[in-house]
Amino acid sequence: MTGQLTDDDVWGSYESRASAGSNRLLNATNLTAAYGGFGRDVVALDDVSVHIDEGEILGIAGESGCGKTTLGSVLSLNARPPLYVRAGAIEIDGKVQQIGQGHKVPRTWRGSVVSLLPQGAMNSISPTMKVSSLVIDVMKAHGRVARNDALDRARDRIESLGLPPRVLDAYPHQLSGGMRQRVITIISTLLNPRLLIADEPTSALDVSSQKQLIEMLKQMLDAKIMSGVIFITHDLPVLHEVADRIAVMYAGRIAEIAPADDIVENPRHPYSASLLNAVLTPDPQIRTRRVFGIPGAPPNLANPPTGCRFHPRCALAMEECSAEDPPHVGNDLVYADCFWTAKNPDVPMPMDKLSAHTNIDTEELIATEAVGADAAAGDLVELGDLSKLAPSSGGNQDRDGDRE
Ligand SMILES: Nc1ncnc2c1ncn2[C@@H]1O[C@H](COP(=O)(O)OP(=O)(O)OP(=O)(O)O)[C@@H](O)[C@H]1O
Repeated sequence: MTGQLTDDDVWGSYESRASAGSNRLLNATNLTAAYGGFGRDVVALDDVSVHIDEGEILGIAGESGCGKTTLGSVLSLNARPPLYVRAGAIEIDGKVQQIGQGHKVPRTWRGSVVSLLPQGAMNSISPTMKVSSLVIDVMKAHGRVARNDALDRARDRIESLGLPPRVLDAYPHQLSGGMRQRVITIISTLLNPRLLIADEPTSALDVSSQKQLIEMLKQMLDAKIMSGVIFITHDLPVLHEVADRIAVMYAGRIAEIAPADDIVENPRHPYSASLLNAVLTPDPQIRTRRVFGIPGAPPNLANPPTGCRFHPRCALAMEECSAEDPPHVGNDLVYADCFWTAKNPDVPMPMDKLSAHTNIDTEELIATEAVGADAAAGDLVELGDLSKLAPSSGGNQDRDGDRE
């Protein structure tokens, strides 16, 4: 990305996959949730709002502990003690559900309106249970469904997505990891939920299985099996491949949301830019490039910093960043919460300054791992077009140069 950006380049140009005339699928507003019972509550979600249009895949990224899984649990109405939702509302198809304290959540929403594919789901299936028994259990949990109807529906769905129907007769250990994850994804959407929340669905998969799962999710969206997906992972290359927009979370809040390409090529929050700077890639053309860690560590959410929560680790922090909450710059679908961005709306993020801020240098690590990376490099680059995730330390112009 070269030259000056206009306001429209930065905030005004986003049209979702459904494009003009699209309908809003989800409005989740002012979600606040905390883990209690340990003395001081850990507020893992602090006044977070998320909006999705029909047909969209929204990726959720961020370091470990920033609140991604908590957001998934709250949005899917699966918050259980010690996690308590303090406030918030979820609106799907115009129906509003208050989910804060004192509000009862209708059981019918879980699974049929919003479905959660939890982290590690594919490894938590009972080894003595055939896939067909799991299908029957899941369908019965959501209403009185005849055994044969449940199996017919699962068989049709499996076939329509190009998987062999015999997987229904298999035990989990008879399926490869990739097949198991695709099967469990199909089962979690048998009720045609409006929104699927998939928490780290690709993390335990090899790259070709990741690609197959991503393609299947897109196929399911096109077939309107569900109308939107929230895809949670810390893996930015995978998110860049799968998501229409990416929300970058930090310390229980959303720092930035933008179209996936924009997050990668023109991040508007120093934290998003720092995350990109920290991506380690085995691409042979760029692995000699320095990779920069983010100095420090995410804060303890029982006692987060005042103002912008990223300010203690931010190379661009100004006086006001520690004193006040940052301004919301943008609109519902595309924004960054940042004082620097508000003051510099047309200026590309100074990647070199962010890189210089840290003394964590992984050059040696890359050199050591380069030999081992050789075998995997081709597949990985093909999957995620990782070169796009490889900002150099020399600013945006150099980043473009790296990709050539
Ligand atoms: N059961 C729990 N009890 C207390 N605190 C918790 C619990 N689960 C999570 N937390 C805290 O809530 C915060 C958010 O955690 P969460 O699991 O949502 O983050 P995450 O971004 O999904 O992390 P990861 O990528 O490691 O899964 C963290 O500070 C974490 O320590």
